[in-house]
Amino acid sequence: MMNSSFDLIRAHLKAGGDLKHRIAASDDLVQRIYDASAIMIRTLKKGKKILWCGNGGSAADSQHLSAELVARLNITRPGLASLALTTDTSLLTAWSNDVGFESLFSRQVEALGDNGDVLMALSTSGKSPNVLKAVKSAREKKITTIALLGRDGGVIRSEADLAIVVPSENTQLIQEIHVTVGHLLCELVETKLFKT
Ligand SMILES: O=C(CO)[C@@H](O)[C@H](O)[C@H](O)[C@H](O)COP(=O)(O)O
Ligand SMILES: [Zn+2]
Repeated sequence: MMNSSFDLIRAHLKAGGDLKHRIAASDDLVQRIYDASAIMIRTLKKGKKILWCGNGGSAADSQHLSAELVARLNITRPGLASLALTTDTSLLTAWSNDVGFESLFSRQVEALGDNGDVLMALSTSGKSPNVLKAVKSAREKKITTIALLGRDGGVIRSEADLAIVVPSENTQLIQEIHVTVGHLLCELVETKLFKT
């Protein structure tokens, strides 16, 4: 049976599959994913932590991926130090209400981040001002920044230490790949640190 909804379903699934194939075929992107995992492993081995931030769907992705590190993915093992800057509603509402949305994440980077930590910055457009400001604050505190981006990578691309830019213009597909990349990063970290 065929109708326009079925066409939409098939087109989205095919576009997601094609995008994954393109990324798998890109030596540059595969290398960047590997490099991001190596930075995270080095950071955690030193007793430092991973911070995550993003807006909307990327806020949810930040929480989801951070939780994989603190809890577990495939192996029962000690918790890893990771914190999503998207979860404290008292802080998020107070700061946005009293001061402004743009400094919401950077304030937390300043308060909670340490020299040697990593900030994972998620933005499909690469343009969200609060994510950009968090990346800039991180750099000032010598926190390494890994950005998961989309489209042309926006302004965040050149501000981050390592940018993984999903080659798509479709926000939902970019987010879906961010979760795929995030899962890969967590799996690489867990495997390298704990699999004997
Ligand atoms: O989940 C979605 C769209 O799929 C939205 O909530 C989306 O995340 C929001 O519009 C964000 O504000 C977009 O921010 P960004 O990815 O451009 O940084
Ligand atoms: Zn969404």
